[in-house]
This record gives sequence, C-alpha cells and structure tokens, in this order.
Amino acid sequence: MKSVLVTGANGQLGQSIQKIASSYPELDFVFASSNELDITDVTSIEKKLSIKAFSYCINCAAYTNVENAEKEPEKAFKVNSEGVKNLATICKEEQTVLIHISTDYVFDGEKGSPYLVTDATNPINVYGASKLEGEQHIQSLMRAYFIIRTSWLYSEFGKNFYKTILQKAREGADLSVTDDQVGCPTHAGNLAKYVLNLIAGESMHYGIHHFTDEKSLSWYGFAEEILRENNLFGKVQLEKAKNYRTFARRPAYSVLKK
Ligand SMILES: NC(=O)C1=CN([C@@H]2O[C@H](COP(=O)(O)OP(=O)(O)OC[C@H]3O[C@@H](n4cnc5c(N)ncnc54)[C@H](OP(=O)(O)O)[C@@H]3O)[C@@H](O)[C@H]2O)C=CC1
Ligand SMILES: Cc1cn([C@H]2C[C@H](O)[C@@H](COP(=O)(O)OP(=O)(O)O[C@H]3O[C@@H](C)C(=O)[C@@H](O)[C@H]3O)O2)c(=O)[nH]c1=O
Repeated sequence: MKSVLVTGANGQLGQSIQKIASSYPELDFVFASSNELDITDVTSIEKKLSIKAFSYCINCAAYTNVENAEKEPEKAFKVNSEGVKNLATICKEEQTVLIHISTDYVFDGEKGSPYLVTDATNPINVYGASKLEGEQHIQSLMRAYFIIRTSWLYSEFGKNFYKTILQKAREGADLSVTDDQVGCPTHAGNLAKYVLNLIAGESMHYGIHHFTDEKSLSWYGFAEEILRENNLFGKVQLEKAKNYRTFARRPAYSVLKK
C-alpha cells in the first residue's frame, strides 16, 4: 500500500482530495491541515514526514490570495517559495515523490494561444512570481517530482469565483464582471482525480504537467455559465465590467495546453 501525505488538506483542493480518497483503497492517506504541518517550519515538516515512509506528498498548501499578495509579498514568498523549498528538500531526503500544484499565473498572458509546458514563464503579479519561485526550487532540488499547473479552480469548498458570483447573485446584487481575461475554469474535483490517478497509475512522467478542464472562457463568460447552471440567468443584472479595479494585474490569456 502506498502512503500519501497531503499538506494544506483543509483548503479547496485538499478537501476535494479528501472527498474522493475512499475511491482509492490502495492508497493510505494522511491529511495534514496548516495547523498540523506548516510548510514554512522545517521541524514541522520533518516531524510529519518521519511518522512513516511516504511514497508521495501532495502539496496543496499555498498562499492563494492574489490581491493581498501585492500588499504583503513577503508572506506570499514565504509560503509559495521558501515553504516549497523546505518541502522539496525534505521530500528528497526521505525519497518521497513531491506532487506540487502551480498556476496559469506564472505566464504573462501575452502569447494569445494555449501555453505549452515548455513556454517561457513571466509572471505579472506577486502571487505568480512566488509560485514560479516555488517551481524553480523543486526543479533545482529534485528529480522525482510532478509540478501540475492548473487554473481558475472552483468547487463546493473554500473561496472561489464560482461561489462568490453565486452568493452575490443570490443576494440579488447586480454583477459587473471583467471580460478581458480568458482562461479555463477547472473543477477541483477533476484535478483531484487527475492527481490521484497519477499515483494509482504509478506514473513516471516526472516534470511539469498542465491540467485544466476543456472549456476556455472569460471571467464574464464564466459568470454567465454560473448563473445559467443555477437558474439565475436573466434574474439578476450581469454586465461586462469596464474597469473592475484590482490591485493585482492578471494575464489576459492563460489557457494551458496539456
Ligand atoms: N484556487 C485557484 O483558483 C488555483 C489554485 N492553484 C494552486 O492550487 C493549490 C491549491 O489551491 P486551493 O486549494 O484553491 O487553495 P486554498 O487557499 O483553498 O488552500 C490552501 C491551503 O494551504 C494552507 N496553507 C497556507 N499556508 C500554509 C503553510 N505555511 N503551511 C501549510 N499549509 C498552509 C491554507 O491553510 P489556512 O487556510 O489555514 O491558511 C489552506 O488550507 C495551490 O498551490 C494554488 O496555488 C492553481 C491554480 C488555480
Ligand atoms: C468577484 C469578481 C471578480 N472580477 C474579476 C477580478 C479578476 O480580474 C477576475 C478574477 O477574480 P478573482 O479575484 O475571484 O480570481 P483570482 O483570485 O484572480 O483567481 C486566481 O486564483 C489563483 C489562486 C490562481 O492560481 C488563478 O488560476 C486564478 O484562479 O474577475 C470581476 O470583474 N467581478 C467580480 O464580481
């Protein structure tokens, strides 16, 4: 039986993995929340990784607040870069394969066609820059790793665009949503399956992977779908935002090609 440690287990992806874990009886999971394992604390990682010989560590721990990262970059880098470096160092020592999740925001969005794993990165916000540094630590320290870039995650868990739009709509608020960024909304449950299938299938395709759901949309297009799916389309006002103000810049086009 393969043992799998999941960090950041109470986040959106961590909970999505917990939800389907029982469908993989051949995997023995240990789920660690941020209270139980802090990736910025080396002792905390060593303590958890020493309880048994883990074959895999799925790192779902991250600083994910794109807006706040602009105001507190040191916090974003501490978790997404330094924390990931700690994890990579210890996983290597323990011969644990690291499965790390990264983002479409490592790209600048200027390419205009789907990004390949071999395309040059060039983040345009602090969150993206901190995630890229995390990727680079893993690549320079390890051989047995998977870096899985994904985008626009949504699910019933945690905080995400889908839930924000639905909540605003249910409250009867008028919606104003930008249509100047295009990407692939991805259900966190599908990503969870992709990750667990890599383990169950004993994949040796180490390196960078891109995984998203198929359809590409603007945030406005995604909001429209959310309203339709919930029978709210036409019941609340949805307009294209002329100037939705944000602190962070975001890539104009960040579709990932597998
Ligand atoms: N959400 C999205 O749209 C996308 C996410 N990703 C990536 O996917 C991964 C999962 O994202 P998602 O589940 O949505 O993110 P969430 O923000 O929902 O979950 C992140 C989890 O990490 C935990 N965490 C934060 N700091 C630490 C730390 N120092 N040590 C241990 N745990 C910590 C948080 O705990 P606490 O709440 O207690 O701080 C939280 O439970 C991340 O790597 C993210 O960058 C990639 C593309 C899109
Ligand atoms: C809620 C809302 C957002 N927007 C805009 C702001 C922004 O440009 C865009 C997306 O909004 P959000 O801030 O919800 O999404 P954001 O936090 O940018 O989402 C990103 O999160 C990180 C973790 C990732 O890795 C990315 O793949 C991506 O999913 O939509 C509107 O125009 N109207 C609205 O009502």
